[in-house]
Amino acid sequence: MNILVINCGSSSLKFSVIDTETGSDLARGLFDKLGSESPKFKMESSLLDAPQTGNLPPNGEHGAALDTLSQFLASDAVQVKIEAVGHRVVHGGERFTGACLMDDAALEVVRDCSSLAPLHNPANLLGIESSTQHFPDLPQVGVFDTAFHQTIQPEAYLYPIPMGLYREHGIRRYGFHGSSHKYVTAEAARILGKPLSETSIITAHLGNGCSAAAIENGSCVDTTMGLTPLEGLVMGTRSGDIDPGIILHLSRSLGMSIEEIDTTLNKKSGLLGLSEMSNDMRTLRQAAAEGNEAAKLAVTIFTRRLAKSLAALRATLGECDALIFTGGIGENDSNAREETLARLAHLGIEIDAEANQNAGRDNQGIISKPNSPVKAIVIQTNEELMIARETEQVVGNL
Ligand SMILES: Nc1ncnc2c1ncn2[C@@H]1O[C@H](COP(=O)(O)OP(=O)(O)O)[C@@H](O)[C@H]1O
Ligand SMILES: CC(=O)OP(=O)(O)O
Ligand SMILES: [Mg+2]
Repeated sequence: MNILVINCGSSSLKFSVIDTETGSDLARGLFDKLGSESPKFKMESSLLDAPQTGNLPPNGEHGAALDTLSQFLASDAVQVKIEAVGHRVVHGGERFTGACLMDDAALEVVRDCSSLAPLHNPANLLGIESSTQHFPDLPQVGVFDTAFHQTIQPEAYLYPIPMGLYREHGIRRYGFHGSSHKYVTAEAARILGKPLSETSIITAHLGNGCSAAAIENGSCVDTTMGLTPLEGLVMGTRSGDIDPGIILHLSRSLGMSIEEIDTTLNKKSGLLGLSEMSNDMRTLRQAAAEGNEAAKLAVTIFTRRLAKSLAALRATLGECDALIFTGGIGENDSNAREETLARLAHLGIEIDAEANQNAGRDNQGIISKPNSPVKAIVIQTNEELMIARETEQVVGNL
């Protein structure tokens, strides 16, 4: 089946056209800087020699991006019939344990969850609404970041705060990046040569947003993100774990508004806040190599906190077969992997320094020594393929 996968971010739209039979990408692209003076796009397909690039009209948003995308899909560049659209939806609350058709009731739930994922859900909704207008005859399916984490038990998802806040307001830990954690878990089982139901691992998804998860016998038992994608690891612009007292202090003593605190913790913190330079790991590595102390410290805090969280997740598992690195940083930054693993020898992971450096070539492979009791593996994530497969399943059951 040919599925169009759409991942709408607050100012971007990523898409792929995937043939689920072969798992291959027939086309893919990115619309960037949506809503700005000069939104840009780049679209490629297996039938084109070079990518198509260009600008949308000034202030063009997701609707304008979908105009351009639907023309592209109807052109000679893509000669397949799209049969369904799969959307990444970040927050699905407790309602969704799997993918589903985005009917009015499902859209209502996603709208209700918007305040819990303010960087993501409103954009996801825009994408679904525009896509429904552009492709009214195609099934629109939502695949939730939270769904894979719905196997997490109360002992892991409850916060130690008054129970009424969970009962009456659903305040609990949900977890995100589920499509990525799920995809690399299945790949890890394949690489380890074990049935999924006997595979226990820790997965570290390190992209712009970062989260790690503990997987026991193929099911997620714990993760670092919480009610919102702000909890847990240090990220590009998000703080991850901080003393909640800081929020009270910022409000009471520094007089910051809730909006200012939100922007500070979601958009001005993490690697960007610490380095006062960039949220991009590549830029920080370059600066650190040139002797920039703030960049060095930002990266050290990133890997030190990462190792601490991975060790904590290990405590939630009985057996552990492997630690998986994925996402832009996990796949490409061999130094981040080495610095993190240097702190985790006590978990039984012995890094193979050469294999770790070489994994950069194709971003895949085992990077621990052959006799290492617990393996470390780099796996390229493919959230789009996971979304396409789940969309196909939903459409097959209609
Ligand atoms: N070769 C590299 N070395 C270090 N970091 C890298 C490299 N390539 C990409 N990254 C980092 O990966 C992060 C983006 O991850 P990615 O998974 O692409 O993001 P997103 O969450 O937006 O999908 C950025 O911090 C980027 O600097
Ligand atoms: C949930 C989340 O953090 O997603 P992203 O990494 O795409 O920002
Ligand atoms: Mg990502």
